[in-house]
Amino acid sequence: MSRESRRRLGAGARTVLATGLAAGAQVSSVALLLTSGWLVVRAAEQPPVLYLLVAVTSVRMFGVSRAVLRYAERLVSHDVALERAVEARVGAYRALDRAAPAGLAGLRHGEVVQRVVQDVERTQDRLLRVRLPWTSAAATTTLLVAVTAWLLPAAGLVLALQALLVAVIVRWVLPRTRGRSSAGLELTQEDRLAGRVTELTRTAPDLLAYGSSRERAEQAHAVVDAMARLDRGDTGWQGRGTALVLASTALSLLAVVVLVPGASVPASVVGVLVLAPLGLAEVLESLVEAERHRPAVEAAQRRLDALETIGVPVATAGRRTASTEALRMQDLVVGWAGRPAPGAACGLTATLPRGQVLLVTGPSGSGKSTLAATLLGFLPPVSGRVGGVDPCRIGLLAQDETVLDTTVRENLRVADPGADDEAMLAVLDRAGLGTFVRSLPQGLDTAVGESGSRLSGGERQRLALARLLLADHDVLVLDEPTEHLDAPTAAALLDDLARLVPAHSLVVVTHSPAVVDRFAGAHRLHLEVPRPAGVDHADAALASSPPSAT
Ligand SMILES: Nc1ncnc2c1ncn2[C@@H]1O[C@H](COP(=O)(O)OP(=O)(O)OP(=O)(O)O)[C@@H](O)[C@H]1O
Repeated sequence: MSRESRRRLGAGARTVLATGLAAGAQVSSVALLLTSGWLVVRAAEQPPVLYLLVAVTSVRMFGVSRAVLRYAERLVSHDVALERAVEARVGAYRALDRAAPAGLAGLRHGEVVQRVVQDVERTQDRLLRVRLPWTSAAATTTLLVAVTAWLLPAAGLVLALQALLVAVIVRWVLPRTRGRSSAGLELTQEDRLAGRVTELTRTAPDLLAYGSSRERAEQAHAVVDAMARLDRGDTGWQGRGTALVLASTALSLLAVVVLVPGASVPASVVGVLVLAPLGLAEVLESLVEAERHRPAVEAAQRRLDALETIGVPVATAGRRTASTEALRMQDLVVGWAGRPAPGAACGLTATLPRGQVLLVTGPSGSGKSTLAATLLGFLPPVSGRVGGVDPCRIGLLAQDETVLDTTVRENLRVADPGADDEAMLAVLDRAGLGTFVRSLPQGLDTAVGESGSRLSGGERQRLALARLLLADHDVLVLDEPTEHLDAPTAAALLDDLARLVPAHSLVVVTHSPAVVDRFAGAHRLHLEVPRPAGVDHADAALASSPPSAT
């Protein structure tokens, strides 16, 4: 369907059109069966051929229209369903984007992937596999019952009762027998499997090295087995639904056969009346199939809706008062889920003047990264205040920056989609990577591999720094920027970082003595963790000369 015709016809109108086409295709199918029945019986009576011409033409017409209408319905309904899936996927991305990173702490990677891929795909089925079968079945059944009642009112009544009974049982009674073997559990198992597979892929080298890959793979197999059991349960449920349709059809057929002798209807009409329950069976089968999909579709929709309700971590991330101070912390307590990090429980007070450096030190686990997340607006403060530039003017260079599996250029474009080559090479120069990238045969178009695997640790970190510089932030939070780098590479990177001042204000989070030495003249904030007497700690040297947090 062209974009123009889509625009002219809204989604609502296209849904109505798809419903009409689906009903038309189903009616054609049933009409083909009945007309053929009439034709066969009437032809056996050997009337003049002219009497049969209308029926012969109708059979041809219904045969062709069934296929044409089905094809048209597929085009229109899939067009609407795919359009809705795009909206749902964008909605899911937006919800995840709003909540990330702190709001997603409760979701595992695999679960997030499931939401965006699997759940969104399932929502397409709501129209295609649940609503359309029900609406077209309602239209076809009404027509079939009306025609049968016109030929023999009692037979029409029998078909109406059969349709009503099956619809009620399939929709409201049988689902109760599915119990817990249904969609909620199925989706949970899918989440689990996605989580296990993600974990296996990420940790495969370590698992192989420690010889525990088999045990982990067996855990994934156990989830697959659980899913197979659920599948078998669903197949059993569908079997009961089909059995119900077949049994009710047999009873209807019997009732019609009993009713026909008492009514004075021609033999050709008897053929139609006997075939009517079989036509209805085909329609009712589609309802069983629709109900098989309904729980998964509804559960997926609920999970997508739930994404909308994930709390935005910092609802008031909004404006902070700009002044000569890039950042100001006043009795700031940071932590996760309202629980203060050990080094920040007593409240942090510090100021970072514009164009200067604040060095944040403290032992492992004291809360340095938590403080960084709070300054960036990812986490709300437990108490106290943060002032200074808006969180959106603060950028982060983490210990293990994410480098995307694409080219150098595309990695940089994440920060500024409109940046030209000149701007990119300029930030690469500032990050100390310009000469290296220029020396590559494909320059900016060089692929960096999955997670930057074709780059060294130092090059990866510099690429991430270049990306950060391209985003043009006022304040840069550098969280252990030289972690995982050898001493010469770390020293070179530190020199480049020091040159970012005074154009940028820096918050350098570290427990590395080399970094502390490099920024010796900086403002200092130490996250002190009270420790039991006699416990020695690697950070004691830092703690012994408490810095001045102004
Ligand atoms: N996503 C999270 N959810 C809940 N608690 C967390 C989370 N991340 C960290 N914490 C907890 O917050 C506390 C502070 O951790 P944080 O990572 O900020 O310490 P750190 O000083 O940066 O340590 P390191 O130097 O080892 O990186 C720890 O007790 C940690 O368990």
